Amino acid sequence: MNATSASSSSSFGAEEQLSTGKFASSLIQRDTHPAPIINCRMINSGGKHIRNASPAPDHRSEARLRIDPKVLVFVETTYSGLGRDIAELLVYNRIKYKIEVAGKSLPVLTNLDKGRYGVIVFENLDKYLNMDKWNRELLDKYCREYSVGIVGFVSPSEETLVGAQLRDFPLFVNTNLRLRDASLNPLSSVLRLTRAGETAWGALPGDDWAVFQHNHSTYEPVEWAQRNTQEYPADSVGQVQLPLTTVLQDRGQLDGIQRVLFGSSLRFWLHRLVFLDALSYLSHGQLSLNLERMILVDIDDIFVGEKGTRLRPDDVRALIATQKNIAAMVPGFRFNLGFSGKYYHHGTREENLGDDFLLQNIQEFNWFSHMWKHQQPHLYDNLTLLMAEMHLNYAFAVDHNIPTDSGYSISPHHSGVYPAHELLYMAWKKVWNVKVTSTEEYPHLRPARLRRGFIHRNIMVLPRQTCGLFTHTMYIDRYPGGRDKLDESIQGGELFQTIVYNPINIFMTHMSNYGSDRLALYTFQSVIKFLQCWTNLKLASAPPVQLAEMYFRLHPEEVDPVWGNPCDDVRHKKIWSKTKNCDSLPKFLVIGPQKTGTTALYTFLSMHGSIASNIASPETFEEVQFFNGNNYYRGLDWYMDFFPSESLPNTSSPMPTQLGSPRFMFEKSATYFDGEAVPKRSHALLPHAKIVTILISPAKRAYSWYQHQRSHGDVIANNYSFYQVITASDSAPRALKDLRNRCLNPGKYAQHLEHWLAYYPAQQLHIIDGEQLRLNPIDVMNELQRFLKIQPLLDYSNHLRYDVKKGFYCQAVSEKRNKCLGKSKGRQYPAMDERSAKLLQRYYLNHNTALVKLLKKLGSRPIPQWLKDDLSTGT
Ligand SMILES: Nc1ncnc2c1ncn2[C@@H]1O[C@H](COP(=O)(O)OS(=O)(=O)O)[C@@H](OP(=O)(O)O)[C@H]1O
Repeated sequence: MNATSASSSSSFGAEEQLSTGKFASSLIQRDTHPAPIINCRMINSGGKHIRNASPAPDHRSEARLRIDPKVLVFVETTYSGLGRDIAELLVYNRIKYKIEVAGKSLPVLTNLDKGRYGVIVFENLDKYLNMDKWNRELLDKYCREYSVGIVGFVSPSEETLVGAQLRDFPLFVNTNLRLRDASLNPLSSVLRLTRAGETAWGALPGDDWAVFQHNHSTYEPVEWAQRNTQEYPADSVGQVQLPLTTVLQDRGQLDGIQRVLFGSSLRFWLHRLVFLDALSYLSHGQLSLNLERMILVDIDDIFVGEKGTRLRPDDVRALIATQKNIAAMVPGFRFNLGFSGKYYHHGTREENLGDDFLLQNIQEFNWFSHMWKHQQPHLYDNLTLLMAEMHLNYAFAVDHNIPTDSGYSISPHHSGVYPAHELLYMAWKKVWNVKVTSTEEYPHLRPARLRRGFIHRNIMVLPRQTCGLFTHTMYIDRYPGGRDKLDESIQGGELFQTIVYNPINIFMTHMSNYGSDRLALYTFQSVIKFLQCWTNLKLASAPPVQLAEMYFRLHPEEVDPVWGNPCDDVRHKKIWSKTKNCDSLPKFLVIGPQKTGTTALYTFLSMHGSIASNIASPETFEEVQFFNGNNYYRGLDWYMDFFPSESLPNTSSPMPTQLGSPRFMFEKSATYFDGEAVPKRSHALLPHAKIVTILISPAKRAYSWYQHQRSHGDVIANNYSFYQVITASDSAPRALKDLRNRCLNPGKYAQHLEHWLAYYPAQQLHIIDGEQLRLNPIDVMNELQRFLKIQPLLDYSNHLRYDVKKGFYCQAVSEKRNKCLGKSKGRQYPAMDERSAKLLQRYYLNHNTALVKLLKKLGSRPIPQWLKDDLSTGT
């Protein structure tokens, strides 16, 4: 659909036409085509934008609200159709939501005295109208008491309704209509982000629209449209010449509940905006999006490009003129030029003049470094060489007076940014003092709505947006899908929505998009005008460092990166060093908790010729402790260095090891079990890994940790009795509270296991009974090998032997000699005092009961004897 198809002529002066894309100005001269640049009614012939003097309405309410700003969405059955569109829109705008299948019983609506949802959305309005009496009353009561509004979409159905009344409401619908020319009610108080005053000319998508008729003052139209065909049943409606209401507001005068009803889905671009406004309005401003939008347009590959594809002086002039036009609408706007100096003067004679003309106008633009020869940094495994290449571009910049202090850089093909190639980050800092970069690859190229930012080694990585123009899109005739496709993206489609949903937009374009048909000039000028026509967004621009600081102020939750598995994404693999591969990543993790026998398990596993653990860390001994704590910020390369891809001979293995044979890598870090961020992080990197945990009586575990701390000379453990530690109050000194927590918290097994199970399927989780590991490690190891599907099986009965002196099983190194774990494992200490034992039995009662439930739910796992004992004495 073409929103400007009704405009027959451009209202821009000749000067403005010149500054637009070449194809655009040539089309303006031809009468057969519509004006290519968006032509708002609000724009007068001087190109100035006449805007309403009044600011966009503020939906915030004075009323004391008791709601969580979260949306409850009722979908038909699954995540398909409109339900999926709604979910996508909410994700895009980082709005919290919960999806429920309509027809099932209502979720819990309140928590203590607080409403859990700020807006209720029905994918199918019928489901709301026909809800069973009990649920409907409950929901309506909730909406009234907590001042929560409802959004409903009339769902298409085969039956065509004509003047059918909506159950219990003085409201009538006609369905299955074809409509055209949508416009908005300027008086509607729902509209905030969306701006009334324009008409979306042409046919509206779909032939299943519903329109509303009403005869009560509670109702106010938000959007209207016109009928589109002669077949419209004029008699039955009677008012066919009048605009038909396609989105309707119910102000709640009848039953105290505010609603916004849509006569069609979100397929129509304008409805996506109105839907966001409805959420804002109905949540009393709690779900309001900020109206500020920052736009930066990067032009990569300056000086790069074959002869015939590069900029000529005229193109540079157009670039400067358009920049001026855009800056009038987007304060602070300047194109951001990324250069590769090596290719300066590599064009035709005229194109070389274009290069010179760019450099004569250096001060017109912002500049940032690309790579000297447009190389991909991930191909470099040597920091010195990589820096040398960067220095060449730096020297070029200095020689030609190009500013070098933007603090921003872009890597060709986003190579090395994500997955992070540490050498790139190091070289960037050293040569260019880079503070910001951007990529479209984190976490993946698509879907674009999930692109996020992160900070690594103090370099802020922002999400980068695509605008539909690629290196080779130079001519409108060859635009994939044709010109209509590009216009669709601009006029309410993907590009337009990208800006609507992203407060900070960095767009990627290439030099080639500014030569030939100058498609980028056309695209950006058009979309910015379209935004001005249809939204109240306040557009502005700023240099990258400022944008990045703004971004992480807005999204502090994104500061921490989440390292994904590069092998799960073909594009990531292409921009990942050839020297790295996922085969050397661990196949299973022993996650602890501490003091349950993890060292014994680690040692027994290491005896297996096909199993290898990470190389030892000088800081944390055998444990890498990557997924918790600060090591995670050292990045994936740091982690992978612990798992060299060439297998090393396993010296502790009694089995013959073939050099170079594939090894089953694992990592044991006993603090992973209860680390808050660990399941999410490890799942992002190792989604297929198996997870092995060991459980012993949590009381025994707590006491063992206390003893561990005592023998490590911990002052608190030595100055306070175990009982004093576990009963320390929240007002106790911090160190005492920390010890108390380390003793008690890991033992809340069910809670931690549930957390792991939120990320990993139960089939990937193996729970070892720690008492069995101590008393009968041979069976435990055999079972574990089967779970891990390790070949060949090692018969541990030949390699483990009970050592009377140690009182534990040890490795049988010869007929007479055993190799046991050191003194720190299997310590001698007095038994736990009775008072503490009783207290801990009570303390863990609920946790242990939950554990029994969980183990039963997981099935096929016998309830350990210690758990039964703990429960029987704890009651
Ligand atoms: N075969 C064998 N040899 C020695 N010790 C064994 C063995 N099997 C289980 N255990 C029990 O392991 C307890 C130490 O657990 P961890 O290795 O997980 O401790 S740590 O978190 O790594 O510090 C340790 O706890 P303490 O007895 O309190 O020292 C042992 O009870």
